[in-house]
Amino acid sequence: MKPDWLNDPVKLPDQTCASLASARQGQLTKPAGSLGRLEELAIRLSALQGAEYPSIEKIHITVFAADHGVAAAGVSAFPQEVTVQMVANFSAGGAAISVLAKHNEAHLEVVDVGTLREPGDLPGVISQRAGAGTANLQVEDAMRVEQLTIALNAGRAAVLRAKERGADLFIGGDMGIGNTTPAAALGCVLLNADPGQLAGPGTGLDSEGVAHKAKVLREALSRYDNLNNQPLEALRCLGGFEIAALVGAYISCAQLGIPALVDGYITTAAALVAVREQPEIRDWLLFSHQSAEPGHQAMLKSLDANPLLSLGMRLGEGSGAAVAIPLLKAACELHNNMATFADAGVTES
Ligand SMILES: Cc1cc2ncn([C@H]3O[C@H](COP(=O)(O)O)[C@@H](O)[C@H]3O)c2cc1C
Ligand SMILES: O=C(O)c1cccnc1
Repeated sequence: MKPDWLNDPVKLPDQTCASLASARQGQLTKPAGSLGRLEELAIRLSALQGAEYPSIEKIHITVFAADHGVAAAGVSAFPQEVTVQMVANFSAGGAAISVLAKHNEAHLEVVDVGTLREPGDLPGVISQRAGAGTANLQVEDAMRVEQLTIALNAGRAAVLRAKERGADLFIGGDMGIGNTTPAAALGCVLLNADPGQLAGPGTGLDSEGVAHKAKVLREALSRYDNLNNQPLEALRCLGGFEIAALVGAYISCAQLGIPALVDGYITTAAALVAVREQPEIRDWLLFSHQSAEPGHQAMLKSLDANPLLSLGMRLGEGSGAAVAIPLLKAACELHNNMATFADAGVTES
């Protein structure tokens, strides 16, 4: 049932590089610890990249797009056709992530993992489709085993392309109207949480809409027992194709040795599934921002994640992660280019 590569070993962060980087931080011309989390970031990137001098130069962003049967249950403020329209917008360069990728000189690709799109090529869109949208998880399993496999493989393929391009950072994004509902469903199962805790407004539901979404989630969850310790089965029953692709991507990043910068609510749900499936991958995940979606906090807490930013963003697409790129770059630049006390002839404490 599982693709073979899922059981490949996860790469271990390089502790020698981490020690060298930590020692260097202690010698730079600043009071120890004064660059705060930027110091930790540089040391972590050193360990993950296996380099005393880490770099964030080649960034690979993949947005995974898919449709969701549960959109028929009225769980989004937007109509389902927006997914396909946004795929065209990514392609045309007009989406938030298109602008941020260009601004950060990152490579952006879009993978259609199963939208309702008519066949036909769009420039820059890769098709690796598991179907024309998932089934409606309110009333049946979201996907079949074969579809889960295709979607996980789509995530792996993206990371293999990133590796081939020599990427030093991977960012996964999501696009799929209705996808805060499967993300919440996975959170509820894996955190043993009530839908009332994890259902939120998504694209802009009012309080009545959020209550309806929680009801849809309760109905879905009532069909299953014991999914809590079966993360991939939970993903099959309650997930989405783009979420499954993100799970495959995060696990692959850890196996192939590329740090992954996680975005918001939907990507964190995927990270949660991935970490429950293979706990050792946690080291490879950096968390960029705290989404305005209220349930995000509970998922972050369970992953022991303390994201870098909190800007009230709630877009997805990888946009929050892209906004955090300059912080990672700053951490590396400072680490690599500041003078040491000895170099600059500055007296140490
Ligand atoms: C124009 C537009 C662009 C987006 N880009 C990302 N999302 C985000 O919003 C959707 C999830 O929210 P919900 O579950 O409420 O539908 C996903 O497509 C997600 O990627 C967008 C949503 C819209 C409307
Ligand atoms: O934080 C996110 O990823 C998010 C929140 C709401 C809607 N779409 C995405």
